[in-house]
Amino acid sequence: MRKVVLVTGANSGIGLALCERLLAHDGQIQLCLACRNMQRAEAARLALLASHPESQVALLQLDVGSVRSVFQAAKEVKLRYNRLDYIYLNAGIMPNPQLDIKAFFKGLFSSNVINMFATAEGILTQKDNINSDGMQEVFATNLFGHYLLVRELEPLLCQPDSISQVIWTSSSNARRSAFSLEDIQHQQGTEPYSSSKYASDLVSVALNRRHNHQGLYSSVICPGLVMTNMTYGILPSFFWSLIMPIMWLIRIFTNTFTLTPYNGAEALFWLSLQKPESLDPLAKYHSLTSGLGKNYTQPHKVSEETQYLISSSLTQPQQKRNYIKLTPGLQ
Ligand SMILES: NC(=O)C1=CN([C@@H]2O[C@H](COP(=O)(O)OP(=O)(O)OC[C@H]3O[C@@H](n4cnc5c(N)ncnc54)[C@H](OP(=O)(O)O)[C@@H]3O)[C@@H](O)[C@H]2O)C=CC1
Ligand SMILES: CC(C)CCC[C@@H](C)[C@H]1CC[C@H]2C3=CC[C@H]4[C@H](C)C(=O)CC[C@]4(C)[C@H]3CC[C@]12C
Repeated sequence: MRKVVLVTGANSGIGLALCERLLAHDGQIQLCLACRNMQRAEAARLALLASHPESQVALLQLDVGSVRSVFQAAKEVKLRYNRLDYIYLNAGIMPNPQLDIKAFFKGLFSSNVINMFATAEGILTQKDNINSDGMQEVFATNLFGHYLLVRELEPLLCQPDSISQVIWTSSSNARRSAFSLEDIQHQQGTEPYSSSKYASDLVSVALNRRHNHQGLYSSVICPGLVMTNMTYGILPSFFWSLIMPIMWLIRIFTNTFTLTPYNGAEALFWLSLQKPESLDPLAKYHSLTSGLGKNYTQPHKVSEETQYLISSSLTQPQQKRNYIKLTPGLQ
């Protein structure tokens, strides 16, 4: 049977590289590129068909940052397919990133330098926007739209006698300290990206608790530092090209500088080959690239503090209400 795979944010960067890798491995899959811009989506489809002319690549209009668009797209998916084997929740944004140069140089000469390069802890903030649904844009795009999509597609993902995988592109920038259950949209802070990725890690665990018995398994990955439109928004592309030799050097020490979208997609691709029952629901799977350019995937257990938060809070009714109290239109 042809597996059905849906990828959000599939028209560029890590999402597009993942599609390329999935088709190279199995040309029989039914691939659905879920993108907000249909011109960019069509360009991606043509590029994929150029290297895999026999493959089945469909397009789906989806703006994950819009509640209406998510409902419409989910309706369309339910009309087109009667099963969904993999759903990659990969679309993501980091608007108006600000690099704290002073903190960066301070970190460079501290014992925390490797961690700083791997996670950007303490050196990166963003300025968020309000979207047309009246929600914080980063939360709505990186987390909430994807969560709604999974909820809407439950009938396809939880088919009797079949297994499905939900795979989130999270980040090692996800940090407990950036996230608050009292402010899940991160209206108050300056690290909405970190907060949204941490929230996706939590939601993934919650999805496993709720749906494993129905054959739905959720995992999170970190692609490492990858040169894409997102990172070109932090520093211009010519600057990244200029410092590329330094980046290769740093890769010897961290392995998290995967740098190319192909390498960054490693953990996403690797997960598609695993038996989901054998995966650790409390792990984040990292794409890593060694100094010699070898790709591999490594699980990192979530922190004890996170495990505590999951077991003490996520299942309590008060927190459940917080998820519903998002926006007046959704109550
Ligand atoms: N690059 C990196 O170093 C890292 C990236 N990540 C994560 O990887 C994922 C992919 O990002 P990456 O490939 O780097 O960057 P890109 O900017 O290349 O890709 C992001 C993709 O998401 C899409 N997207 C953004 N907003 C929406 C929306 N509202 N609805 C639908 N699609 C949308 C973009 O579409 P469009 O072309 O229309 O903008 C694009 O296809 C993100 O979740 C990011 O957080 C995680 C860790 C590190
Ligand atoms: C000499 C150079 C290496 C200087 C570059 C400094 C910074 C611009 C970058 C250093 C660490 C980078 C990041 C780390 C983690 C990424 C994370 C996993 C993610 O999800 C998005 C991108 C990162 C935050 C990335 C961004 C650039 C750095 C801060």
